[in-house]
Amino acid sequence: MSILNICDLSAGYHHSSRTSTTDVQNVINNISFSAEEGSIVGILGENGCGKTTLIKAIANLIPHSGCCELDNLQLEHMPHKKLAQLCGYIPQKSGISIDISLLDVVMMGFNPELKLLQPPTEAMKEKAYKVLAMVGLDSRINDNFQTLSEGQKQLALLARTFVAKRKLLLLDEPESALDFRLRYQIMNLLCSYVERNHAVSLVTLHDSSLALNYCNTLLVLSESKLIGEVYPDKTPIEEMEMLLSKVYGTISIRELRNRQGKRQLVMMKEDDMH
Ligand SMILES: Nc1ncnc2c1ncn2[C@@H]1O[C@H](COP(=O)(O)OP(=O)(O)OP(=O)(O)O)[C@@H](O)[C@H]1O
Repeated sequence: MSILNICDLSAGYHHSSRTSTTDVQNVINNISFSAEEGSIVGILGENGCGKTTLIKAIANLIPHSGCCELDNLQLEHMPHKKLAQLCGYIPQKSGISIDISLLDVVMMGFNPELKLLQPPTEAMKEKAYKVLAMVGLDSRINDNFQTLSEGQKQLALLARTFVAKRKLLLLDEPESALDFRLRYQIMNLLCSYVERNHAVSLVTLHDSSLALNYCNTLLVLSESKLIGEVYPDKTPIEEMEMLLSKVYGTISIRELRNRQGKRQLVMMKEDDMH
């Protein structure tokens, strides 16, 4: 069942004045797609093609036209708190510059559920401990967030997103600072999150292995437009190669099996034809 419907979405940034929407310069144009409950949708594309902009527009953070519908609710007209209860968002950079404990960062994930000054419940704290253990940071729980490495900060933000039940997770390069093992670990956590919560995740990725082996759908963006969709389980390899070569130059994709016999798609760079 389709839970997320994006229709004719164009979005951009204020050009010169911050007071009107008439001078918005669009950097993504007429993007439409839908996503099923329990699925992970990857967004691929060259640097600057508009992946972050697409995520920010759906999160209602920047001016846009078109419609974003989640579970039959229009996200555009939703009060901020209600939107935060439905959508979790991890930006590329944490934006947290104050001294705050790791536990408190993760507890922020419950803010949309709490009234002003209402303290979190014991059950919420227990959930935070559990999720921090899942990302391997339970021994750092009282440490200052600022003293964590970039990868550990990224894990903390993921933990903040995973503590609460959101129908839509918008993740902007959540793997960029993570090592090889952790990249796979967080994608596995994401898969079980969307399945368990009947949610959907939209995730921008530069790691082709994660994209091809974990995402149900890949949106391929180029020069501000959606140029095609790939379904790694269904789309013929030649079709995937043709589409992704438009973004990355000539690439090839091989289908291999790991030692457990699990299918893995591997993308390789080929010499570009001139
Ligand atoms: N705050 C902003 N104000 C004006 N233009 C912006 C702003 N943020 C991004 N842009 C422009 O929008 C275009 C798309 O940027 P965006 O960050 O969405 O790309 P991206 O695909 O996420 O890139 P990357 O892979 O490098 O993260 C770029 O040309 C960029 O210069």
